[in-house]
Amino acid sequence: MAASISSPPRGGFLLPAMAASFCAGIVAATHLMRLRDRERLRKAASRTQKNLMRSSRFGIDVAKFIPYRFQKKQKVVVLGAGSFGTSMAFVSQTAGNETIIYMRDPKQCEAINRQGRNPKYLTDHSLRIEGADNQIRGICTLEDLEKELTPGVVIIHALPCQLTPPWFAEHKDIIPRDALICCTCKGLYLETNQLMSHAILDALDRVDQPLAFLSGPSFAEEIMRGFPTTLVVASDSSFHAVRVQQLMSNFRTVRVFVSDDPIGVQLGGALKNPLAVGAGMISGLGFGTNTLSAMVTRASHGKCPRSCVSFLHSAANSVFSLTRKIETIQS
Ligand SMILES: NC(=O)C1=CN([C@@H]2O[C@H](COP(=O)(O)OP(=O)(O)OC[C@H]3O[C@@H](n4cnc5c(N)ncnc54)[C@H](O)[C@@H]3O)[C@@H](O)[C@H]2O)C=CC1
Ligand SMILES: O=C(CO)COP(=O)(O)O
Repeated sequence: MAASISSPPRGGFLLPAMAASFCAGIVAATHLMRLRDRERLRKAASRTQKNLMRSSRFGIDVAKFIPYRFQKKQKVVVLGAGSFGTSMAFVSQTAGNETIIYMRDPKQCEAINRQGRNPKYLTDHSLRIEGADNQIRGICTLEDLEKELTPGVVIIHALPCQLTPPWFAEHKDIIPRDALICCTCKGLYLETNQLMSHAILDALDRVDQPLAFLSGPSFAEEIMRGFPTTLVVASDSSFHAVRVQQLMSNFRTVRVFVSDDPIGVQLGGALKNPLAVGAGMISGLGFGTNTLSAMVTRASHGKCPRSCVSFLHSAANSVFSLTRKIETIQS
């Protein structure tokens, strides 16, 4: 018995060798996938540029695009230092861009610049990027914002949805006409029942401002925690969509995919939220996969509004009856 314990198991070196080669295989495969993705992005970008060049033959002016063509380290200005603005600035900086984040509160700005931490949102997460030449820079005055909004800049807009058109109307004079505005809010502007894409153009009183829409599925907190995340960016112009894709894919945790359907992305990003709220309530009430699947299945049968409303209604009723029960027990 003792001999059988002390003697190495049969094929003792085989298992570690297999495990080592398995791990090496995974590392090599991951590395190859990264290379392949970089190559795909490069090809997509160069295809887009070629198409733009071709389009110039038909009298479309492409010269204005040339200065910003896919250089690394572009300037990205993030508007809003809430949860999502903070996470977008972090992603942009990890992707190697010069990243500036605009907020109104001077104390918040000072903390970001001095301590590399947002004191109000996602406070547990450091915004310092290891090994980066520069770090995220906070600014808090409109004068500084105007200085940073240089021609060709990319603006990642992360202000609340219903404030967005009024904000652009008020500040349109400092937004360069060729700035690419990449908007993270989706859905309708309730004042006019317009999609953001239309409401922003009306607010700026321009028809040709470059626009893109960035959507998840993504939560700011999970981006900061380094969970693998995919985003989608949609624009009427594939050039601008690919530009955001290149800027915001950090090849570590965040990968951005391109879509040519800005309306679909804006609507999809907003319409999924009743389901998301319903899913949260289902989980909060302690129900399981059956209940969640029931809601998702009914929604996929074209019953989205009705099933969402009735689910939310019954979930809310459950919450209220639960609250009543707790109150009764407590009294
Ligand atoms: N939190 C998330 O995981 C995600 C959020 N989004 C979108 O991002 C946008 C922002 O959402 P959150 O960051 O979660 O909201 P939030 O409430 O955390 O942040 C909004 C920020 O905007 C600031 N703000 C408001 N008015 C301002 C003004 N006039 N000038 C400067 N700053 C101003 C507020 O002070 C706040 O810091 C929303 O449109 C949301 O739909 C999109 C995807 C995910
Ligand atoms: O709506 C969201 C939170 O406000 C998140 O939406 P996306 O994940 O589609 O961007």
